[in-house]
Amino acid sequence: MTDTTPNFTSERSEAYIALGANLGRREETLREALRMLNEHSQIDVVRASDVYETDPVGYADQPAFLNMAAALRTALAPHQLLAVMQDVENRLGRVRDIRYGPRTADLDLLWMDGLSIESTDLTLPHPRMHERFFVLIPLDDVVPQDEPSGLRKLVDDSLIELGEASGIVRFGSPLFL
Ligand SMILES: Nc1ncnc2c1ncn2[C@@H]1O[C@H](COP(=O)(O)OP(=O)(O)OP(=O)(O)O)[C@@H](O)[C@H]1O
Ligand SMILES: Nc1nc2c(c(=O)[nH]1)N=C(CO)CN2
Repeated sequence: MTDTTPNFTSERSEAYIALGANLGRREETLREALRMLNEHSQIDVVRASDVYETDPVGYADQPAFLNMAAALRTALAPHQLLAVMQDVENRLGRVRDIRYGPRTADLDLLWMDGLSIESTDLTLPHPRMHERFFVLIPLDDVVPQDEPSGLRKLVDDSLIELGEASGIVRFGSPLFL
């Protein structure tokens, strides 16, 4: 498959993803998702955040989530990476029904080398990442101070903008690496 994104180069990229689970064996699901991604010949999971337990946002009548973030190195183009992530969600039993509702596994692509993409099935940077503690706090664990494409500044500025964190507690150590 060739990627038609105009600003994408085929060198290895650093991609940042968010993972969430609020049904079934939540920790096991997150660990399995990272394992499946890392098993792909063109994806390396290079850093994983702590795991956080978070109150549901958007649709309140559902169990608490476990959320985490990870940094990947990949030679895949953005749409290819998204397709792999959706395949992982499906293999872990994700059924798409209620928007913002319960899910076995939810993988969002947040950021890829600062690329800006707006297509029908992929928006980068992820349009809601800057307003979500359940994304920003795990992401803060895995974005280096010298991250070159602007993500460090986005995380820092968004966390300052949002103020005191609520609805999120540290649940455990990284599940991977
Ligand atoms: N950056 C992105 N990461 C993941 N999916 C994306 C992204 N941009 C657009 N999408 C599209 O969003 C669609 C819906 O995704 P999903 O069901 O995971 O949304 P959601 O988790 O309910 O809400 P949210 O996107 O706010 O987290 C997917 O089919 C995918 O094509
Ligand atoms: N706490 C929390 N709330 C959510 C989450 C999530 O991962 N964590 N995902 C959602 C759909 O993207 C909607 N609400």
